[in-house]
Amino acid sequence: MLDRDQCLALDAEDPLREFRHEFVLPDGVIYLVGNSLGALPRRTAERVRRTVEDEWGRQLVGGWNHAGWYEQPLTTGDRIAPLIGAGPGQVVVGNTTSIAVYQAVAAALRLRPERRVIVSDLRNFPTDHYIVQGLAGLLGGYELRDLSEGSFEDAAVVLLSEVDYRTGARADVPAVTAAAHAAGALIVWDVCHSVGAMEVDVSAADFAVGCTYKYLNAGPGAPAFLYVNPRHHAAAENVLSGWHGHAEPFAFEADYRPAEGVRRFAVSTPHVLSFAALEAALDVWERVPMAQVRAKSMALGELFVELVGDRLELASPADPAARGSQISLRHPDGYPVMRALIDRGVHGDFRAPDVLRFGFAPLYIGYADVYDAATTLLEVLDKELWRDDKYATRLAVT
Ligand SMILES: Cc1ncc(COP(=O)(O)O)c(C=O)c1O
Ligand SMILES: Nc1c(O)cccc1C(=O)C[C@H](N)C(=O)O
Repeated sequence: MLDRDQCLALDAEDPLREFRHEFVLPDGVIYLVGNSLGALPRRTAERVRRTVEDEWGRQLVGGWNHAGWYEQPLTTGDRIAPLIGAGPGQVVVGNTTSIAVYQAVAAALRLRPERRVIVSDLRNFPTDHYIVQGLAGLLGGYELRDLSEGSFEDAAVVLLSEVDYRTGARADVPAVTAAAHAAGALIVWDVCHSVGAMEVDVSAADFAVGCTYKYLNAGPGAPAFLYVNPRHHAAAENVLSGWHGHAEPFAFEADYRPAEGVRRFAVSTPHVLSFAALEAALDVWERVPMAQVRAKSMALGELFVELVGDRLELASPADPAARGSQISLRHPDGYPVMRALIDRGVHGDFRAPDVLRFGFAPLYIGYADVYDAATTLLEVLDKELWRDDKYATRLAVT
């Protein structure tokens, strides 16, 4: 087992160590929630200021043309594409992941009109499943089948996450994609918990969706992305047929006519100020070797698991290759345990009913941070520091 000095030595030789300076984090905080809301990149404030003051302030409405706002859903999509194994002209940015799920699943259903089964995963982040329930209710006549039933037979579409938000378990994307296709289904991957944490490749999938505010560090409310495989560009329909997906939005025609390519999946006015923060984050990602991110992420996770030992039940897979970039542990009083930990500067989060989540974002988390986090957790448990009434009250957002 490594001691703290050995962890500091690993930090000193870490090939990603310089990236820590790209982020602003409060002193005394070990931030292990980058799997929910990534940390603030150091250059984001200046980038957002530029968009507000120089673009909006000076160019006013001209910003749509001259500052590139109108094209941003596609130009930013091209910057995200390499992070998910996609090519140029295959990713559109905007809206939220929930909305992108709606668009992708609805488009897939229209591409498989003869089929009436939607396979989803009840363990998936609930919004994905809620969206499918709403869509199936609207359309009528669809069977929702849970992944646990183990069958893709007759499925029109399969909607899954690459990394499970609660346990961090990682799906075998190539194998599951091939199985869905062998059954004649289309597949939509949600890569919210894998993009920016590892090399992602959705190029064999039909659609993929993801958010940019977790490992990609684009900030609260940052726009989501939607990948559409080029083999579907001509036939796939965007049921949210807003004007920005129209072939000629500024012709102001009476009827909807879809644009060519992935642009047809744009919906409406892009959130320009949020795009500015996303662009600043992508400026960092363009310099990041993702293989090193994955290697460090697995090493950090392993270190944490070793340090915590068998003190708590591991909810994540034991094999580091079968996990994303988080470690989940179970404790029946997980909520007050996490509150006590946060009070001591170690920020993780809690997922009902009993899961403590710790996300390891390798660009700004080091080995000594992991050592300190695990040591603090053991102290909170050993001294039962969580048994304090002030940790019992539930906050609105856990
Ligand atoms: C796997 C997954 N999908 C979807 C979402 C929801 O995204 P949004 O609220 O941005 O639509 C989240 C997180 O909030 C998530 O973890
Ligand atoms: N999107 C969030 C939000 O709007 C509020 C609070 C948390 C979030 C999150 O992203 C949580 C995250 N998807 C999770 O895995 O739990």
